[in-house]
Amino acid sequence: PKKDGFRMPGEFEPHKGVYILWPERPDNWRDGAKPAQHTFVNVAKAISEFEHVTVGVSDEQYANARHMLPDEVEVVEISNDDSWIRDCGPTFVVNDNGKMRGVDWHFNAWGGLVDGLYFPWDKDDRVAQKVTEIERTDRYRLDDFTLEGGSIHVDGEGTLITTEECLLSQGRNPQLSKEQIENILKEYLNLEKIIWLKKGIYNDETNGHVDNIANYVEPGHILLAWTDDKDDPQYEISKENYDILTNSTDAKGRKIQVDKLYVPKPVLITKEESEGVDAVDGTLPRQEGDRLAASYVNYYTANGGIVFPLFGDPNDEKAKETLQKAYPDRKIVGVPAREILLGGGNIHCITQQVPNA
Ligand SMILES: NCCCCCC(N)=O
Repeated sequence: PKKDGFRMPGEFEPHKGVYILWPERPDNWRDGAKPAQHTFVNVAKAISEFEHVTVGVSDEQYANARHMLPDEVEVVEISNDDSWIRDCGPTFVVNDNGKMRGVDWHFNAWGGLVDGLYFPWDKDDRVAQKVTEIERTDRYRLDDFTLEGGSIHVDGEGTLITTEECLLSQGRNPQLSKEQIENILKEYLNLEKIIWLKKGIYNDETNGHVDNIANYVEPGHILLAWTDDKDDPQYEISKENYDILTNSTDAKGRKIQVDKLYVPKPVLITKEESEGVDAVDGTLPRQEGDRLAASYVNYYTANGGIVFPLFGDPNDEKAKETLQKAYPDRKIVGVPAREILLGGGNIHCITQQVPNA
């Protein structure tokens, strides 16, 4: 934080490694989470080509996770209520002397008792502390400020992008004004400017996390989820954000270059997929025909690589080309990710990087 000289680095800055949590709850992951576990293994393998991967898993699933994951992936026991470490893990901040600390925001399953996705969430809310203990860093704990890491992106130079849809929603910090929320983010992440987008991807169950609609490639350069189909509700959402971004300047006074990352055709839950998910009172149901928040923007930026979701859509190839153009010095790797999307997120949501302080 500002007073201690720590800042949140951009995801494109060097990493020491990354954390992933193992999926298992059958009321969010179909067929006992087996398809999701295979996909998480593929994501872990893809990232481990670029940086060290640590997977946290419950004791019940420890032997299975250890068996399914390649040897180079480290497997440790971290209890959890579900596997979204982007959102319940620590946000690491670094200072100029190579020191690192973890910001441990309060987590409430994306809206708590207002519009949260499951109950309870106490194990998730302890994940950040456990990861900072493993990483042997100090920790800033905020008991009374709810934030998911997937709802923010920074350029590492004083600018943060987020969405009003999420941070101003009633289930996060209804007791705080927009300005009070801004000041907490500026203090803990050492920021000068916050650019507020309006909404996230259409029908995104996280209340429109920014990590599904816009990401920083580097300071002054953003990729935005886009469609040319004016009949798709996504068009108005993306257009509104495009106008905000192209009319903003960042903390350094730069105009922002906004490149378009075209979304796949709408992805709908099939009957078979819906029937594989346990119906549990209090957990968001997965119903046939529901439109999922599919977006290539939900990719992970690793050391020298980009790992992005594939949807079996004609735009998969177009997304790879757009990403390669944006990241000429990184290897672009696609991983079929429909199984993660069926759980409500994607590759960025299941990762949490540890910066190389
Ligand atoms: N069902 C929970 C989905 C969480 C998605 C996470 C993210 N950062 O968007």
